[in-house]
Amino acid sequence: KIHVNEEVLPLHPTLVSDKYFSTIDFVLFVLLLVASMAIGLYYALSGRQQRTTREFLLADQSMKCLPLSLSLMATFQSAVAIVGTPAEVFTNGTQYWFIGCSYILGLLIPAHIFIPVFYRLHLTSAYQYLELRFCKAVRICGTITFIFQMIIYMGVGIYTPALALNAVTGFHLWGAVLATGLVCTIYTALGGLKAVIWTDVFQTVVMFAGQLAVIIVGVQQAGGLSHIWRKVIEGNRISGIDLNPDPTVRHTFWTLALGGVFLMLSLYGVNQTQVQRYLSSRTEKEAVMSCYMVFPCLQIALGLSCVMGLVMFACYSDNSPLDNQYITSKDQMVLYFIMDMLQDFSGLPGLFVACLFSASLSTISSAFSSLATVTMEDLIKPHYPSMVETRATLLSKILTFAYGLVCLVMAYVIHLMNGSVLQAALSIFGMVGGPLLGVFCLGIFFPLANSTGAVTGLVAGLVLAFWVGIGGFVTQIPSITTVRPNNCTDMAATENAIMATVTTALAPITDEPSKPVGLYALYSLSYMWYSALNSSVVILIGLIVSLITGPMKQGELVAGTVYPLMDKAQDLMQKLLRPKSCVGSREQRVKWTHLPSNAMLQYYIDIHCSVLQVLIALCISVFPANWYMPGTNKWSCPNREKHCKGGREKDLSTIISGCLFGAGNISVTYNQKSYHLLVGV
Ligand SMILES: CC(C)(CO)[C@@H](O)C(=O)NCCC(=O)O
Ligand code: NA
Repeated sequence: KIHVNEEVLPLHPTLVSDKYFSTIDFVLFVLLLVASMAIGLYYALSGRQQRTTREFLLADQSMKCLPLSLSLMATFQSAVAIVGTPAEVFTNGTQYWFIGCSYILGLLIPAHIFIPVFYRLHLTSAYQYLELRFCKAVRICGTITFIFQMIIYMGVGIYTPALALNAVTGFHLWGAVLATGLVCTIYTALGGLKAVIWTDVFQTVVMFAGQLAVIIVGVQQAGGLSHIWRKVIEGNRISGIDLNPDPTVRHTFWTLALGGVFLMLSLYGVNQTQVQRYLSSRTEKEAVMSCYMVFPCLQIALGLSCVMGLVMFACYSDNSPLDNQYITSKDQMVLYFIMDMLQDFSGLPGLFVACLFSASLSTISSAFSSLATVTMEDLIKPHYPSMVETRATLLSKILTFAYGLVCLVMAYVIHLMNGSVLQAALSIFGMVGGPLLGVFCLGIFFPLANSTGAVTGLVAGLVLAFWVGIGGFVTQIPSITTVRPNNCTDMAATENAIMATVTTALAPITDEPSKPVGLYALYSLSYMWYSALNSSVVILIGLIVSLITGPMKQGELVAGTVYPLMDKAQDLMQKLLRPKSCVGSREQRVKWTHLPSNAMLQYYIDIHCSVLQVLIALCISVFPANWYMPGTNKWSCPNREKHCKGGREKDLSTIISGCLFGAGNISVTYNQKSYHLLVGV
């Protein structure tokens, strides 16, 4: 049965609840809370009953790879992503999907650089590293920056699902906030990190199940896959790869796949919530494996959200509930879709709401746990070195409760500054997480960096972050408008409810025809570059100040705090340069030695680890062969259409592999046989 959209009545925030949100839906939501609570209680009472900080904050360092990986993914996959990603795809197409490319380097680098460094130093808090590498002041700065970031983020995390649910079904806003906040605080404070990780596992399953069920039923409701495909093609929602290098364009391949790497590093590399999970693993290897396994999990999560956006588009392309003012913000889109299209499937709205709150619970529980850890380890313990374990554990539990209350207060603060949540959350990651990433990279990769440099760099990075971030926010929204649904019949009854949830609606982001100049150019930088810009500025200023004030000497460094990047790079390049075999395109596998000793080819092989190599790899992969290899008569390409003309027609895999791994495809014809060579540099 297909719903005809013209017949859909405008949904009123306060009128819908009885009609659309059935008892079974409500029961499913309550079951989620009860099950999460039960897992928390189980870990509070089992084992050594959370009596040591090692057990409470680091799960006894006994965790295995699978629960860890699901928990790692769930931490930064909140209701923000569940409602924000489909809405983004609905309005702007699938370009955002390319953020999936950033997961490759964004997880490989943490797995092979950050995890080994942190794990071998036997840390509890990531910020201990900053004291070992620099000094106490840097550690305190880092801790405070992290606390600031997570407090804002958990406010967004807890408020988002409650607001969306309230706006669409009339479900009590503060009731939902209080219920999730309290349940989450209790199971985190009683069950410790083990409870947090195992509830994450359960909640991830609910999250995937909810999204999958909605997609399956949604596809059927929307009229089948082929109908959806036709609609999204007609509506131009399948975005091609946008290689526009302009850094002010919100979402392009570069902002997402490269800017996204820095975002991912700040989250999966140096953020305490994740570092704490790596450190709670039984072995270093298991931690590395869990990081690898996050990759498929994240891709599934991203894929499900994007597909949901496309299904939504097929249903509403001609009749957007946003344009009709049935809803007032993009973030209500998903729930409107659920309630409008799937209301006849009793239990499905409830399952999706459980999915939404699962996402949010798994995020804020991780935030509570990590905040309690850093407050204990970085701010309190250093002043009371002789504190007994039971006391420290009790204090950690109290801290968890306290942060639970802070979270509720933050929900109210976020309520006062209503905006588009996905961009808001990712901007906070970039603005606060970016400088933090910078200071860790400064320490790990640059032996010469000293403490003065680190503090100056961090402060400069934060100042720049807020300057650009707030500048961008203010200049992109010239007028704050208030949207009132004009087709409501009983305005008086619902006005307060509407005004409370709506208050302000962001002006839609339009494609500016004129290029911004001066400071405006800086303010209009895509928010996806915030992490990259801010971390680079911290590193740059940190290095300059270190050089001026006297760089660190080799002997002053604590062993294990620096990753010998240059040595490793040299090794890796040498390994890649030693060519093994190359792939013959016509059942022909040939060794390099069988190929003509051509000067050009020799040139590729002979040069060693230099910047030039990387540039060549980029050329090979991005530009057409006849640009950098004049006289292609000798080097004619068998598949001219695809590889040699126009450059941009090169397939995506070539470009990505070229840019990320410094490798490229060239096609060679020799003795009437053609060879595809994968050149690694
Ligand atoms: C952070 C990424 C990009 C990857 O983990 C994704 O999960 C996301 O878009 N998160 C938005 C923030 C949130 O869901 O809370
Ligand atoms: Na989550």
